[in-house]
Amino acid sequence: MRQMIVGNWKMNGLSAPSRELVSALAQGLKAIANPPPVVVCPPFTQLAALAPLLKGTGIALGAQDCHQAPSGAHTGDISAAMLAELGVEYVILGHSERRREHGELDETVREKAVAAMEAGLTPIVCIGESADQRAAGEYQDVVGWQIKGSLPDNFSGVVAYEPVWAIGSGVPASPQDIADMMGFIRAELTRQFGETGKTMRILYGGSVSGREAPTILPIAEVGGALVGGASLKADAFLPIVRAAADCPRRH
Ligand SMILES: O=C[C@H](O)COP(=O)(O)O
Repeated sequence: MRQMIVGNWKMNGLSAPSRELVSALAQGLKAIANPPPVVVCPPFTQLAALAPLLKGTGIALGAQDCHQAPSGAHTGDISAAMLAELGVEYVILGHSERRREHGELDETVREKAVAAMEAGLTPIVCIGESADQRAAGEYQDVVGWQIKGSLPDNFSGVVAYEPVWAIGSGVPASPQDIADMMGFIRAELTRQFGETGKTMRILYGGSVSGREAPTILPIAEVGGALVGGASLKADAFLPIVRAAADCPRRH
């Protein structure tokens, strides 16, 4: 399995800079021998414009959320089918910023994952403990419950472990903490999903930069990175993609 690099632009990206970023990424990717899978997740407003620019570049398009219903009276929301129609292939679900700012619960995230899969999208479901939960020693319980609650029985997608305390802090979790949590998550996935759980891709997210990526990506069970801040500039994102290209394949 190749390491996958996913850029989450969050609420950043007006039209002109978004187009420039995508074109710089496409150019940069051409210079990387044997590039890994790369996904960019711009805000909803840029998806339709960027989809044609990404065709043939090797960069897939992702979104940052979708509604759990296929259609209906949900003012301001976007369905998974609407995303698929634009050429979106991935959707981030249950990001800690949505759990915190929009009160998203595990049950809602699970319903969204079902809706995404039904529309043919690959869900990237985020889990991860807060600083308080880590300090209280509850981090494995929290992450274990998130896995049980957020992933449907027929889950087919990607899991992203993002310790909330590392997001946007400039300092990723230590390699030891990442290794411990990855081992724990793999064991939980295997318990819940059997054989499928053994190979389900797990991303690490939280202040990944080009400096730490060569250390983080080779850690056992890490299947790639979910990148926030460093995905907004080509010269910050491409070194992470290069580190993934250089990372030995796992089976
Ligand atoms: O979705 C991405 C994560 O929240 C990580 O963000 P960050 O790389 O800015 O810490």
